[in-house]
Amino acid sequence: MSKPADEFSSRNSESEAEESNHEDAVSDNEKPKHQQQLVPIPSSSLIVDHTLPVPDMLPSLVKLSKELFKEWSNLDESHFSAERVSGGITNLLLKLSVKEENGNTVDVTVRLYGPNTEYVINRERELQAIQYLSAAGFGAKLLGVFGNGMVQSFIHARTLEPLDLRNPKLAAEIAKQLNRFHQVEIPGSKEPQLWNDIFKFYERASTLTFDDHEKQKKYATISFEEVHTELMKLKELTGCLEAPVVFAHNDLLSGNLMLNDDEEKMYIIDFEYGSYNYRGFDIGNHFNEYAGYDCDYTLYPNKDEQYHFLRNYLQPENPDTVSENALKELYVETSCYMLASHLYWALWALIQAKMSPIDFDYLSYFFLRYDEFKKQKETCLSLGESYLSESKTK
Ligand SMILES: Nc1ncnc2c1ncn2[C@@H]1O[C@H](COP(=O)(O)OP(=O)(O)OP(=O)(O)O)[C@@H](O)[C@H]1O
Repeated sequence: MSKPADEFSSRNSESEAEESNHEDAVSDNEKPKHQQQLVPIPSSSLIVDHTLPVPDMLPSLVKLSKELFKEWSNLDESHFSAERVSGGITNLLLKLSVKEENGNTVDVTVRLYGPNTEYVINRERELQAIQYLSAAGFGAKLLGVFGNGMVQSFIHARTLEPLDLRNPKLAAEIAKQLNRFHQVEIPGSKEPQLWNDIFKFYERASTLTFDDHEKQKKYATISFEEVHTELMKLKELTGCLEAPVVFAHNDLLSGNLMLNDDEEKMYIIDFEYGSYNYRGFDIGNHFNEYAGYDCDYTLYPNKDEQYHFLRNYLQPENPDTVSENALKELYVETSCYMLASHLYWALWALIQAKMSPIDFDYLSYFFLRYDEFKKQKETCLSLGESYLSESKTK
């Protein structure tokens, strides 16, 4: 994979930096897709050592900021301060505050990629998408890229909690935003990535060994033959649904939604897993996230809650006019792809169990997701099968 710094040309003028504020990006969204302008992103090959305590990172952060943003190049270190932003488990996210000469303080985030995350995240894909999504007004504005991370605008908003997802007003707004998100066009291949990604995960996840005896024992109880059979069966059934393919977020959990209550503005953030994919996958995956951090799947939205979301997704302006057929079609798609979401994150967790330095019980997470898949599969697969046979007879 080429380094992020190789991907972009340099940009270092003050006027260009001004162009990159969030308001401009939002208004750009009103323009037809082909007229959306991408602003060149400044880049640096600097690497910031993520193992240092935050105060010891400051000198490199200052050097980086001065290299990326010419307007800060004359400020001394006393103008900069950094703190850790809580929440991220994949990357180290910092808030960098810069007191400019005019007395204004500008906040940005500095994201340092977690070690070994390249096994599950395609950074090239992410960087390409982020520019287009950011130009379409989604997420934080991308301000600069460097050897092992990126600088983005700081969003002043609260991060949603799992229980917020089922609040009808917020659910309608998320659905509406997701509809808009799915309309963004990212250049390049439009091939859905779900099965490529899942089988890539499967190849890696099924050939691991753990030094820790207890982990190895637990891992050895997994039948990868069984997992493979399940994957093939689900791939075949979902293939028959001919679900629309869109640019999907693929990880729409509450932590990736921020809300500015005063402005009533919702932000979808963190496009690390974004790719062209089946719309039903993105929605089914989002519904799985109602279960929250404890994976309490009794919290999965009931049919009424799902229909409320789906109506608002299909017709954000006139949710009550959505036809029963369109609703049923998306409901079936979502229910089947929700199963794929369990398999995707189950296999992802096995790779994390081996590769991630983060102290989290990823092996148990595999079982949580795989067990829930097994619990739901009969109901969802027969829903898909009967829908397909009904459609054939019509
Ligand atoms: N641009 C931003 N401005 C302000 N806060 C942010 C911004 N980006 C992320 N955050 C906060 O940091 C949290 C983690 O961010 P993000 O999901 O992007 O990191 P991550 O390392 O990919 O985390 P995870 O692996 O948990 O998804 C978010 O839930 C949000 O609270």
